[in-house]
Amino acid sequence: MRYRVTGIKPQTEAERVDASGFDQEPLRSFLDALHDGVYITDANGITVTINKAYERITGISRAEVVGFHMADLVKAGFISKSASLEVIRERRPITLVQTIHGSRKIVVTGTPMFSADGSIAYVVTSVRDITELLLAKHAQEQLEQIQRIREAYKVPEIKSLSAPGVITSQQTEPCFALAKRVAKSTAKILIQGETGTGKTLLARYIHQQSDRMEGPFLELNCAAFPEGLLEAELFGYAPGAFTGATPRGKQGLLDVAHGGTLFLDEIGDLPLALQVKLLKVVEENRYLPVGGTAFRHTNVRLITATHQYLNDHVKKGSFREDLFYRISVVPLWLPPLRQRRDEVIPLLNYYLDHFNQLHDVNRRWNPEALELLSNYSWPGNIRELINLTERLAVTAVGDEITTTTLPHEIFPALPLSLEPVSGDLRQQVKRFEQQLIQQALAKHGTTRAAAAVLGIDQSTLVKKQRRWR
Ligand SMILES: Nc1ncnc2c1ncn2[C@@H]1O[C@H](COP(=O)(O)OP(=O)(O)OP(=O)(O)O)[C@@H](O)[C@H]1O
Repeated sequence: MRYRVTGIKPQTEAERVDASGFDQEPLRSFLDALHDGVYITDANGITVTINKAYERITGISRAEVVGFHMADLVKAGFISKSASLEVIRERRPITLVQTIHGSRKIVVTGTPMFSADGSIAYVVTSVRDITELLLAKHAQEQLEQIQRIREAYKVPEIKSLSAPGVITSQQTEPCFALAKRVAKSTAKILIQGETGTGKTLLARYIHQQSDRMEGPFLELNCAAFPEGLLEAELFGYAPGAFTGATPRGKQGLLDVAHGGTLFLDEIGDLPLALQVKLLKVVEENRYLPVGGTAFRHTNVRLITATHQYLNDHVKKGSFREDLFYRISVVPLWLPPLRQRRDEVIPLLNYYLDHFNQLHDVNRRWNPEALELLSNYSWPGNIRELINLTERLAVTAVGDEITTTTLPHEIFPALPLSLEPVSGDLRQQVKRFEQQLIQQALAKHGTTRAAAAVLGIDQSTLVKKQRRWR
């Protein structure tokens, strides 16, 4: 006998069969017909029987367990923990996830069967193998993640810098001029600037000015993904590199961007382990895909960007000094919008035209509103300006965007006073109503919220808005 039975005299399989009746027909056939595994012990935790599905799922045979105590089977390493013993201890159904043979995962639910006197007669445990299910789920999650990243790459092709929409000023012209001069070289460029200052736009401009303009321009935000996923996206992976990997492996962006430009945004967030791999790319134009054994060559122009002070990261040791110097051969700096005052009004006009077309409206800036906006600090830079312009274009009442339309959270000092109105009573009432609605919209953002505050139906408010156009 291979196991010592804990405090209970071991019984032979024949003895247990006689005592329980579980192995007599037709019960035996019923149990064997089940797809899920079944494991039955008596009240002491001694195995009474198992069915064929249990043998199939676990690879454990009847002869190895029937007549033996669960505690000894756990000790011998057949299973990681015993649901039956817990059921006996707790006198209630118990569900566990067990590991068998170190890798297969099974869900085990043990249920007590009580005798007429309330004592436990047997514990019946059902067993379901979830290994395949977990693998399928893992593979599905990986695929979904990769799909999401691919979607994120689908950035619209940029307008050329010669298009009237790209606004520059004395503060940014030198930066664009330098970018143009170095675009045709292979020198590595690091673009620095606050978020929303136009770093991505500048990187695209460099790509368009370079000999690679016919090749792809791909962008990856290093702050947006966990390390493992970032590595897989950047360097790709070899077939079967990890559970759930596609059988043919996957190309990394360093491959996909072949002949073009790879723009790595938020490079300061690149984990140290990946910095080492990137250094090899920068120095030797080669890299090892995840799980790969052979180096791959790459032909991409690397442009990096950050809104952080990388020098500080180098001092703290969170960014490699050698990589920093390699990627910042030509550093470019985009000043924040508050230091580019000359650009604010042209940007406001350009984007208002754009949203007028997009939303089929005909708004125009009132000079006072324009004045306030051009003196605003724009902490979110051009992106904030674009968002606010769109908001005002869609929420304004009437064609003119006035100071009363400007959001209170941005301009809290603005009095919510009403403008003086003139004309006959009907005209004055109409204009007064218009101003009240305009204020409510500016303050509450949506027609639904503004209508609720004014105590009118949303449809009534929208109808009034239409009449003013
Ligand atoms: N000079 C410009 N003229 C007109 N639009 C601009 C200009 N610069 C940037 N934009 C627009 O402003 C928005 C933000 O620019 P962009 O995405 O390039 O900023 P960013 O610095 O890369 O931001 P982040 O750091 O958040 O990635 C974009 O819609 C871009 O087209």
